[in-house]
Amino acid sequence: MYVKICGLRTADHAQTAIEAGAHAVGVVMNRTSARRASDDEARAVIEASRGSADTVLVVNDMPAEHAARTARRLGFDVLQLHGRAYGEQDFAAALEVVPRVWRATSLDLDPPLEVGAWGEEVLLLDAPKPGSGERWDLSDLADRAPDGTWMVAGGLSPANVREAVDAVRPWGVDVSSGVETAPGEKSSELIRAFVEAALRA
Ligand SMILES: O=C(O)c1ccccc1N[C@@H]1O[C@H](COP(=O)(O)O)[C@@H](O)[C@H]1O
Repeated sequence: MYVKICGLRTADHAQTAIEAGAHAVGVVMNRTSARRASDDEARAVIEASRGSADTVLVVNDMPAEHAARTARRLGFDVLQLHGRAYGEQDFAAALEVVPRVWRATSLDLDPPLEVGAWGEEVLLLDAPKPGSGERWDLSDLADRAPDGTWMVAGGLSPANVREAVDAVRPWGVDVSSGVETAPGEKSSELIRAFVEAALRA
């Protein structure tokens, strides 16, 4: 099970996630997030993770090409274009700049459910409100869960990740709110508990 811990802003939390066994760490840089990281915070996470985990820039309100240039400038491994702001042409524009782009979306947008449909390496299916900690009805994926490198997100936590994995058998899981004590306040204890539960699932 591939495990991503998202919304990190410190080297300590990145190291905690990686030592617990996470495969990816995410940094959110869109304007409106409680987890918005500065360039220096992003660099600290990237430096702490280099060679040990995929570093993922997450945006949902930045033009795709600008986001891709930001990912390249700061040294991220992956760009995650998240949500309704991005269409197929945005993915093409981003892929001109960076080689690895993930497509994060939700079923209410009626997205294509084939991994790679817009050139992405990974498809991430999330709740309609990204980063809200809200769950969604995974049974909506009955008979149409994707194949291949796809992840589930949206209201996951140490307590429910196993149930989510059992329900839809994703390739990976992604969490932000479920490893926080308040919006934007990551907990090392919850990060460890989530990674351990996900790896056991
Ligand atoms: O976390 C955010 O603030 C955020 C903002 C904009 C786009 C995506 C964001 N986070 C993504 O949301 C899901 C998980 O959220 P949660 O666990 O329900 O809080 C994950 O894919 C994050 O990358």
